[in-house]
Amino acid sequence: MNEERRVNDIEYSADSKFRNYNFCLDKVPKVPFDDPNLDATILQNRPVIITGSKMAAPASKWTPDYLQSVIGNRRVSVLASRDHNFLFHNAKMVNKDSGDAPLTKRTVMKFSDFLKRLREWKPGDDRLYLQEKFSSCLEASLVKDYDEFKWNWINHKRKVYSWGPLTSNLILLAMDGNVTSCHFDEQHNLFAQIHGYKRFILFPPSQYECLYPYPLYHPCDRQSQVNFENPDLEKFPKFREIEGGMEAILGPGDVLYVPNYWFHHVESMMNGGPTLSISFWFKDNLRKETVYPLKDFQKVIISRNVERMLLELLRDPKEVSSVLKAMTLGRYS
Ligand SMILES: O=C(O)CCC(=O)C(=O)O
Ligand SMILES: [Fe+2]
Repeated sequence: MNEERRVNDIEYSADSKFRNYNFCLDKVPKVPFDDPNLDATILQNRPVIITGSKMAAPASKWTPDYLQSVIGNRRVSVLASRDHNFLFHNAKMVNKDSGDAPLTKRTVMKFSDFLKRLREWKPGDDRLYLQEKFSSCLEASLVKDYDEFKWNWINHKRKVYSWGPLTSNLILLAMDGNVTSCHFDEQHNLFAQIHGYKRFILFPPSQYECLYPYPLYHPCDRQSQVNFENPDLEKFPKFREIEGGMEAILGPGDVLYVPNYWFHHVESMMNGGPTLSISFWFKDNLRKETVYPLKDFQKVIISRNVERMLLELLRDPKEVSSVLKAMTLGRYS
């Protein structure tokens, strides 16, 4: 197929598809933006695909060519991976790690160079994934589109849900077939799909034990250690018991609510051309009254706080396990 056409036209051919994994998934419900049931689902911290909101509609003109004409000379942040898996790796934490070489590297390049590499890409080359905060690609004409997003609707909703203000927007421009490894984020996300198709596989925070996130000090903190394509069940036996998984396939105009602390794995459809998405992150409102029994995500917050405290006090991650065992085994177990 003509690579140039593939990149520009963002077509969806008949053989387009997603990857196969070995677990059962329920469908995330699809709810129109003005449906009265929408708020109840979001207030229960359940994922939902919101249709028809036109929340980020002005970004639909942000095709690769359009972006090239507007931000072609801007330097943007691009992840490069040897294979289709993009495992987020915080370079600032690398010195504290025991030394695994990251498979995903962050680089900075001009947008026009990124696009050139996308168009000239051939099997065997590193795969690329542009991930840049909107604030750093501010360019007058993009800001005009950005200002025309449905901010009244967004702000009204975030007040209904008692979320804090928007903290950031990430622009995600992926090669088809790219996969973002399973992880959780600490904020609520309204994830707007602009071009192409993406599939989310989501698991609730109750599945923390089955997904074995890396330790908190590790550069891959918040990412699951389990490789969905080839899970190591000896090392991660509880992955066999995983349940509560949900699937959402997003097309242009869809917005997915990803609740804070929900695990998500994200795929850009294979052979579908590049995808463009924008995430809108909001902090939870910490002043909300605590209601018992605590929710699963609140227990994840507690365990992360205890883990952080132990790491700070012990100064050696190897000691965490024995201290926790001495504290609980035969006493709380
Ligand atoms: O779209 C992707 O590849 C990852 C998006 C994601 O993890 C997020 O917006 O939180
Ligand atoms: Fe995420």
